[in-house]
Amino acid sequence: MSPVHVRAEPGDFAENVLLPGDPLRAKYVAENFFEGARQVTGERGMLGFTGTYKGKPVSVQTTGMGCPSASIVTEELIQLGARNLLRVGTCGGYDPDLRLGDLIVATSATAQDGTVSSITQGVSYAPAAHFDIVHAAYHAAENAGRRTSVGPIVSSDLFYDPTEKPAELWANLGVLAVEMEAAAIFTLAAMRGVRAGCLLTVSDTIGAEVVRISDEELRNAVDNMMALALDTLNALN
Ligand SMILES: O=P(O)(O)O[C@H]1O[C@H](CO)[C@@H](O)[C@H]1O
Ligand SMILES: O=c1cc[nH]c(=O)[nH]1
Repeated sequence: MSPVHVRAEPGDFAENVLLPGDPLRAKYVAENFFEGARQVTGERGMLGFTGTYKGKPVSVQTTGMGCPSASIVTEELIQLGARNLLRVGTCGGYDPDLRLGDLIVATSATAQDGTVSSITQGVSYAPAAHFDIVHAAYHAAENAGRRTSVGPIVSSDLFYDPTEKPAELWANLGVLAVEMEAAAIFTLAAMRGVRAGCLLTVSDTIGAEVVRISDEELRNAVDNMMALALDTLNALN
């Protein structure tokens, strides 16, 4: 039976799935990186596509913004047969060494959100990326010569964070950057026995002030990240 939100049937999705937040980025990836792409779902505008990349089946599915939306999509993709989930998104850089357009391979995602604490019923928990994906992503980035940082991120419920100096707090704790979905994806993947990871492009640097990347620079950096993400999935056993 088709799940409630990701309206599709078993077999419509490949085992390897890219997870951007943005539906138009999902469409862009399918149109520009996949061979033989077909749309497999579109409920609520949460577009999903399946095709092949260098001969291997692959899908891309929108998660929407925030852990509540990402958790629904993750659960339903796993019901539909997804086994390797790689989030591909943008983030705000907290680490002062990060530059706009840099790539991050997340190793863990602090759950500064309501979804993961609801799942764990308030028990402390450290959502982590699967080592196989971290390993494959790091090597894909290294081979491509891309400026890359590997380390912890934080998944927040907030894009507009009213906290005074959030960068100071998180950078002091060794956290590289903030985004909004990885903690829920990592947690559900671990619970369901599948692999998850996360690649991020730094779209904002957050320090004394917030600096945003230009649209063109972002497009180029995200294109490069998508190729690395697809090579990462193809390298998995
Ligand atoms: O670029 P995407 O994948 O949408 O990810 C980031 O961008 C959105 C906020 O602008 C949030 O979804 C955040 O996680
Ligand atoms: O979640 C996000 C994504 C991009 N930039 C941010 O500051 N936060």
